[in-house]
Amino acid sequence: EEQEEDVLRELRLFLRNITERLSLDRRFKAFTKPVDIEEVPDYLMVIKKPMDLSTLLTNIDQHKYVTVGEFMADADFIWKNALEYNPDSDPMDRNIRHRACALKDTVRAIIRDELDEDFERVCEEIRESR
Ligand SMILES: O=C(C1CCC1)N1C[C@@H]2C[C@H]3C[C@@H](O)[C@@H](O)[C@]2(C1)O3
Repeated sequence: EEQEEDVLRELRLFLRNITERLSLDRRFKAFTKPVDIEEVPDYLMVIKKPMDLSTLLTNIDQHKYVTVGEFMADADFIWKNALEYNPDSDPMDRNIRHRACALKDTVRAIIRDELDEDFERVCEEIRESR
């Protein structure tokens, strides 16, 4: 009903705000757009579910997420993919992994600090009702 759409509208505002703040953080520039498959031809052989911040934003606008948990599951692919594809000891890989870990920690800190548990519970009730 209308109240449910009001909740989901507020969810999308919250998720857009998080995603835009992450996209503005210079540490996370490599995560803002999909990995360029022309530049990295074997990427899709290694990484089964590519994800990036611009795709998160598109998904939000397409009403893909009904809970914060669903959003976090996709956001987690961004840093997990980076750790998986860039495992080597060279400085480039290490720098990417450091930023991937910073992204993981930053998403979790924002949600811990800014998500009301009761709000997420209301979103989960809506999800289960659909
Ligand atoms: O995994 C990634 C992104 C970094 C976080 C996501 N890439 C795979 C390639 C390996 C490494 C070097 C560049 O060739 C560049 O193409 C990529 C992009 O970084």
